[in-house]
Amino acid sequence: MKSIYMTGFMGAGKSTVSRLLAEEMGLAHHDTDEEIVNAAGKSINRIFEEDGEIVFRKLESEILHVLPKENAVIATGGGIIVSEENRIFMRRNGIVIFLYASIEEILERLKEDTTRPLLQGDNKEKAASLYEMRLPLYRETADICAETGGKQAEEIASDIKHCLKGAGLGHTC
Ligand SMILES: Nc1ncnc2c1ncn2[C@@H]1O[C@H](COP(=O)(O)OP(=O)(O)O)[C@@H](O)[C@H]1O
Ligand SMILES: O=C(O)C1=C[C@@H](OP(=O)(O)O)[C@@H](O)[C@H](O)C1
Ligand SMILES: [Mg+2]
Repeated sequence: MKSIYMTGFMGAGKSTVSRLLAEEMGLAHHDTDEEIVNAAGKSINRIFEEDGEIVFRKLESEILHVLPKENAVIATGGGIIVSEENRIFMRRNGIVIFLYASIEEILERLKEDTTRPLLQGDNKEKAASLYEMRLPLYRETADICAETGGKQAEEIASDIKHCLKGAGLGHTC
């Protein structure tokens, strides 16, 4: 089958749910952030600090293009959809699943997190404006939208699997 690209804002649960979904469906699992860290030999924080976001985005797009287009569940980073080329690539080559969580839920999940350079500094307005800017892009790129609020990652993975099996594409949220 075509690969599954999991999209959504930071903290939506892409890395967690994609791993569970891959296990449940017997597919390979990849995470663009992990691949970037391995390729660069340093953390995402350090890439942003030492090389800048533009270099990070270039690595992210390159990695997206070389990951398997079949039989894999791929967790993307929350900013991958900012590039139109990446949006077109994912729509053309795979099934795109948007994991939705409200901004309140995201800020709660990530309040102790120090690994996401774009959310450091307790600036809730900045996070909310990035979220609002990206939301239409997640929606327009998605084949399936999965609501994550009030659900455990296992339940979300299982809902997605059933949705895919029933070919119930086209949910909105
Ligand atoms: N459905 C969920 N409900 C509550 N917390 C979650 C859920 N899914 C993931 N988390 C938690 O939110 C944080 C971010 O999850 P992660 O999978 O890294 O998200 P992403 O890859 O989308 O940034 C982690 O601490 C994770 O344990
Ligand atoms: O939204 C973004 O721009 C980013 C999201 C992060 O991944 P997660 O969405 O897995 O947190 C990571 O790629 C980087 O910190 C930038
Ligand atoms: Mg992630």
